[in-house]
Amino acid sequence: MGMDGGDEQMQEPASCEERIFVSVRLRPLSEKEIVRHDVSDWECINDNTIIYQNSLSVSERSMYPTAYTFDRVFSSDCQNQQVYEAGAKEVALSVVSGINSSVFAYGQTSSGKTYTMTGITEYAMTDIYDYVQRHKEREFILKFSAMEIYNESVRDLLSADSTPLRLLDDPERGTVVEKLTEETLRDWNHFKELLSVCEAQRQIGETSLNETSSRSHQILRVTIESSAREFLGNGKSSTLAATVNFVDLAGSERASQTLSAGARLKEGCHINRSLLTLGTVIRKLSRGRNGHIPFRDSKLTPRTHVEQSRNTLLFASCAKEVTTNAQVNVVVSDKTLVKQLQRELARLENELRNAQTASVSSDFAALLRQKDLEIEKLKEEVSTLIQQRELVKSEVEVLRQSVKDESLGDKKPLKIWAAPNPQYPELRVQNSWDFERSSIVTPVMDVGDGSFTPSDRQSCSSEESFLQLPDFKLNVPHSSFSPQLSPKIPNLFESNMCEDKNGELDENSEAPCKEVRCIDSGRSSMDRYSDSNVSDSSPKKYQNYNMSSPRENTDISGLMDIGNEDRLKRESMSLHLKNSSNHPDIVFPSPEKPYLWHLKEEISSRRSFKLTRSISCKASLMTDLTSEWIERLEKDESTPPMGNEKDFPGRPDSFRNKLSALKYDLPNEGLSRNGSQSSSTTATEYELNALIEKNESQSSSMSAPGIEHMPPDVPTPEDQNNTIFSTSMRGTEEMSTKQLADHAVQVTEPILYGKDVKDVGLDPIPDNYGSPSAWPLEFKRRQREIIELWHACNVSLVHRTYFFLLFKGDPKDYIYMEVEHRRLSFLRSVSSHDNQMVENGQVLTPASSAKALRHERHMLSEQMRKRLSIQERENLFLKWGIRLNTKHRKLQLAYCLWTNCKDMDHIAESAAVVAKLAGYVDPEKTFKEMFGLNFTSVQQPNKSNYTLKRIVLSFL
Ligand SMILES: Nc1ncnc2c1ncn2[C@@H]1O[C@H](COP(=O)(O)OP(=O)(O)OP(=O)(O)O)[C@@H](O)[C@H]1O
Repeated sequence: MGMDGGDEQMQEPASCEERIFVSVRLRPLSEKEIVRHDVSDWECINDNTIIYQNSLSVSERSMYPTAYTFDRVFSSDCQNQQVYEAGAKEVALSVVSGINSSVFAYGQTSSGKTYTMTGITEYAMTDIYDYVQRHKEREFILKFSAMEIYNESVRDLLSADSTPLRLLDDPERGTVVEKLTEETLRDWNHFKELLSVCEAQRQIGETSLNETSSRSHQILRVTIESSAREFLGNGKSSTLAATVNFVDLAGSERASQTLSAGARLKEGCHINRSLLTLGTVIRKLSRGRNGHIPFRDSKLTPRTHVEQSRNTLLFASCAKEVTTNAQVNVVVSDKTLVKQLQRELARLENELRNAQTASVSSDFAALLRQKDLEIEKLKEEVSTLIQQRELVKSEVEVLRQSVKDESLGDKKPLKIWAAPNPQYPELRVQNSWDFERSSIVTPVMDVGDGSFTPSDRQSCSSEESFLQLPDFKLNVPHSSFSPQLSPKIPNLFESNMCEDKNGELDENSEAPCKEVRCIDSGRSSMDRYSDSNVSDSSPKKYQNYNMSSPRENTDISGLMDIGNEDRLKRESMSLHLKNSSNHPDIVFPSPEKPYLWHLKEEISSRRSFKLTRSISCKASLMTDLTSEWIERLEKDESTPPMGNEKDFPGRPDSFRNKLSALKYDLPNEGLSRNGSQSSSTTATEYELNALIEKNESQSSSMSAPGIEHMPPDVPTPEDQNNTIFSTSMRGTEEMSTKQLADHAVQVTEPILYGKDVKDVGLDPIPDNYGSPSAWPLEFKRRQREIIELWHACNVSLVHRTYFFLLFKGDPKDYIYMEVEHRRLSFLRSVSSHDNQMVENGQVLTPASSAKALRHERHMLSEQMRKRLSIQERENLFLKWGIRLNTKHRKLQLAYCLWTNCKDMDHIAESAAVVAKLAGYVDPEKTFKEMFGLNFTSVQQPNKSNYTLKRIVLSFL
């Protein structure tokens, strides 16, 4: 149903919003099709829903809806009369009440458009004449016109000479036909007679008409004017005028699919252009603009034209979303119109005057007050910032001086720098010789008198004991290198390793990261002091223990205050100043503060320090793929254009480099018993696990990362090993750092089944899921758990997708599933304790990962424009229940993805969509490397087993 405004017509304000009434008709199988034993692909399951009967592949399922709902659907045995009564009558007859309307049929060739429209037009005209007959109180004038649009030119079907007509763009009336023949006819039969005479004449002169008719658009237009025969009470007569269009469109199939060439191709192009324009208009209208109300009814051809049928349904779905504003067209005289307009003008002027006097003055006053307040606030902030800056400046100065003095005395070069984060100015001081040493991690030793002291200088490097600040990233040239994925695990904690700009480890680098080591003091200890009101990025959970000059045991108060961020900043700065006068590079916690005592107890009793880098290891796996992908998107590089996935060269080289950088080189560097690096690492690993084990025994739900218990129902040799490991951990509380390190190596040995540690990389993973027949079930169970963990941990959707699509239940997938499960369990455990992780210098919290996930969803929604055609997008929206006339549809869709962990269909479909958006091409195991944590480099040829120890290390 649609509205046209004519010169003399005026639309009454009273109107109601309506949607286009859309019905779909299934054509019965033709005789040919019956002979071929074709079966219809579509079925009406009730009066409103049509479904695709054949099964769809997963990717098809994710892209296309299987059921479509319309105002009405008609099965193939339905008659024209029923279609008219239920699908067109009300609309067609609105013309007699002064409301414009259109009924049109859209569909591919031979779908039954002409068959249906002929029937509808007949029934409608009969009803219109009937109405005219029954309403003698009004006078009716009916005007008919019939035209054909073929190859973009218009013919008047009522004129015998078939003179082509031109379309004109009239600024006031829109597009009109220049020489539209209008016949005032006595009745419908008169009109049909005339029409058939004209047609017969044309056929004589133009034999191709029959051929072309199906490829042209044919429009029958009936304009009805009616006025009351008697004046109304107020002395005026009301005249209504409206038009109804019956439009039989040309076949909607694509030109390419008609296999046409030459003149036929040109014809096809024209038809397509018209239909494309129509489709565009409908699509635009479906997004919320008012306009014509096209009515559509089609039958769908079966099987061989599924795509066409889908397109028809998509078109119909778009049309369904168009809202119309049907109004009665009342024809009024110019005089009346002028008077009405004058009244309206006066009313509006009045409204404007009142509004101005009432609100303007008070609005401005309030606005001014608000702005004044804002200015005051800003001024205060500026002065606070200036003060802080001065404070830091003097701090730098004092520190520089005292450090200089000291370093000269010791003949050791010192480095001081201020982190460039204006939010949290912080100083870092480092004896350079400290980081030239390899180290063993024992950040703080309890000397038994209630105070903290660094352990023996020989065994404690400042690197390990220097906690990282949130602004760490600013000091480190960003690299895609992910430390936690490094095969050289010991190097993660080693002082003289640093990432260079290429993400490679550079032993001699002077980059600041070399001088900063980060230790997260462990969630148990931190939990006590955490303040839930503090933002996640607050540095509250980081304490600086600069132990590079262990000679001094300086008391600092306030450093551990974890109250609000500002206070912490101020106190932290003042502490530095306070200490800097004597020993600028020594910062120890003070026993005077009760929370420090707690911390000390935690540390001394359980050595529960964790290296934040270790923790970040858990996070990087999940973020790497996404960050890589998002990075790529943001740079807009290597993004294959839509539809050209096959040509997509794959991930950029940098990514491959990164993968290769992650290759394991385990036996030599990772597990050498003799190397201090390995000792320190293992000790760290040990401590980390000890802490986690405690935490998890508290929560009794999570598994520790690295070495952890297998599922309880799987009795394997690992159970034994893990038991040994756990027991050993508990028995080492009194150990020195050195012992600890050695012991850590010992406790890992049982895992190796008595082999040399160097062999660990080749150890097979036992078949943990029992008999091979148990694996499919176990796989499903694991998969579901992982999906839920992904959800709980806000894991990147791209990561989930790749993982989900790559690991489909092959027995070899066990190892990947196991690793992923452990990693996620750990992550969830950490985040459920409100701990923070650091990755690439960025603090990761549940809030930050949720934010990253939101960012990813936005990126995915952006990708929809690039990777999906409009049609594909709209199919998807329909499929995912997103109305085509709502805003931010792409974003809505992105926010639907991967949300229902319980519904595996939803998961599969989400994965298919994300895969398409992320340019996922080849599910081969190349990509498994991404999840394989560098297993492949040590994979034995033709061996499917991997080493447990490697998994353990990969976690750290
Ligand atoms: N519902 C129906 N019941 C019986 N026959 C039908 C039905 N619909 C279509 N047909 C028959 O199918 C054939 C094609 O129909 P029709 O010419 O209406 O298709 P069309 O969509 O108008 O094609 P074109 O785009 O080429 O004009 C005709 O022979 C018509 O009689």
